[in-house]
Amino acid sequence: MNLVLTAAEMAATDKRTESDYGIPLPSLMENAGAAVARFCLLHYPAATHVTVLCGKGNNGGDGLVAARHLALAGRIVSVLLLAAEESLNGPATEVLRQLRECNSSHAVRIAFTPEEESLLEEAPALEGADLILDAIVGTGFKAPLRGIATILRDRLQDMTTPIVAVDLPSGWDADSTEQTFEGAFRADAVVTFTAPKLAHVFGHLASTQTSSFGPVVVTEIGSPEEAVQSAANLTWAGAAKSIAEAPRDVNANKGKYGHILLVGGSYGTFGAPSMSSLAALRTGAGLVTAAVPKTIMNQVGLITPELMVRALEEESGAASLGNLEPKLLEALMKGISVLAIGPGLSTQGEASQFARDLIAGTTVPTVIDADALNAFAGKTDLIKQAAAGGKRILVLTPHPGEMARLAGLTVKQVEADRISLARRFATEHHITLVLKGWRTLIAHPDGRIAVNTTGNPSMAKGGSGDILTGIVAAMLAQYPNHVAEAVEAAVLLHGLAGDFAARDMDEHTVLATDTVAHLTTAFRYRVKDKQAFTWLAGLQQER
Ligand SMILES: NC(=O)C1=CN([C@@H]2O[C@H](COP(=O)(O)OP(=O)(O)OC[C@H]3O[C@@H](n4cnc5c(N)ncnc54)[C@H](O)[C@@H]3O)[C@@H](O)[C@H]2O)[C@@H](O)CC1
Ligand SMILES: [K+]
Repeated sequence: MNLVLTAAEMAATDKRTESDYGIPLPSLMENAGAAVARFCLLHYPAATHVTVLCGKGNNGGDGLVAARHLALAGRIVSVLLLAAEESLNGPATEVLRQLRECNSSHAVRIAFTPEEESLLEEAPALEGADLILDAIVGTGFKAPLRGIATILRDRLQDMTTPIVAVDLPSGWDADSTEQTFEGAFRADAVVTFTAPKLAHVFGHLASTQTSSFGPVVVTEIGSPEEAVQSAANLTWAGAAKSIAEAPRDVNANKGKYGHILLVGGSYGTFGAPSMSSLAALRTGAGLVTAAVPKTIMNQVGLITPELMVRALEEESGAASLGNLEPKLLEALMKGISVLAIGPGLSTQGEASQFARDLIAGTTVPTVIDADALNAFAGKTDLIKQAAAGGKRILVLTPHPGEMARLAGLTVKQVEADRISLARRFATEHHITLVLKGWRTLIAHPDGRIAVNTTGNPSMAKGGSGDILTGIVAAMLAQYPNHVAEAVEAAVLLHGLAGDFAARDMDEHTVLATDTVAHLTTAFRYRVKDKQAFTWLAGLQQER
């Protein structure tokens, strides 16, 4: 299960873990601190001097446990407690005692720095650190950041020492769906526990290292899966990738992996259907046919010889209603298992009517994108009709502008509450909605909703959406009985491929087709790595 929790739900989960399963808080704290230390040893093996910044709550307690494990592993550890000793809460006091015990045989220095003066005296602990742990405040944070923590935050802002945040970068509101957190600590990686909070999936790390790929890892600390509950039932798209990790049948033939008909293109717009088709082929579809207006057929065919092309009758440079004449329609749809429609289709001439009627006149699973979405602007009752109460699989992939047109809203209204809007639209129309943007949402017809955590600004370019359409269609073609996982995996893979492209190239230079070229790496990347850390962001930062 991949639930995303609020801070209150996390606290309830911890309580349930204690009351229903007999696992007490100190044991969770021990596991949390140990997990943070393991992460540091694994990913920062050369960091000999580690400075741990602790608050007086349980987040600070996690930091003190991590400090003990790091010291036991031979690191030279400095602990700065941003509070007077007597103000520490119960669990933190107990783990401080344990830390002191190990201090006799290992290199641990503990300093109390409740005010600016004492903090300044500890400047060497900050300046000499190879790695800093931020355990000042976690889910107990109430904005804005106050007191001595703000001085420390400003100091660290100007330094380049890597920072690992314990649970949350101090100053992040766990329940926020905002992208950035004004006034929070910088962090290069986050280690959180049991389940990500909303801030982990929607927030963006502020790092002095390369910005986009700072990982958030989720570690198990002993709460049974049944103890983790959430009213909103929001998940993150990571688990879905497992379907794409399974090997293909040894005795498979191309028929097993579907035949996609990609309908789109218009005079002057041959790139969009070409890119969708290429992405569909690269994602593993058995066969792909692009059906495009006659005049651009030869250009589309050039994208790759594996692609089959079919001419559509046209009017004003775009597909015409003539294509729906029964014999032509029958020939067009023969053997097709997935329809993908929209990229480059245009809204010229009869194109919109053609898209609506083609979707209404067929029954195969269909991906609706771009101008085929625009064809339903203000006419979403026709989408609902086509979905036939969910008997027909329809996947819509709008960006916020297309979503706004579809739903008769402004882009601002769409952005205001994406989760509720996506969920409502999907359930009301019995369709799967992929609402693109920063942290693309995948809303399923049964009310479940997932957030994708891969992707980066290099993908904010023409062609990205066309490629996603091809990937979604190909996953549907290969996994027709696992629609929800197929769509979530498609979105995740698309973002991952973009993340790898940006890592190998540069956010400026990546083209949409470079994302296709990085699909291999995306397929091979294991979301659950060998060290039992589950990565939420696509990539670990390369150092
Ligand atoms: N509840 C549980 O069972 C577990 C909790 N764990 C840890 O406990 C944390 C939550 O612990 P708590 O509820 O004690 O809360 P925190 O430790 O997150 O926060 C409380 C501390 O932060 C300070 N603080 C709050 N708002 C502040 C602000 N605006 N500016 C400066 N300082 C501020 C408070 O004075 C207090 O010292 C989690 O983030 C996690 O790290 C883990 O130990 C695992 C188990
Ligand atoms: K923290």
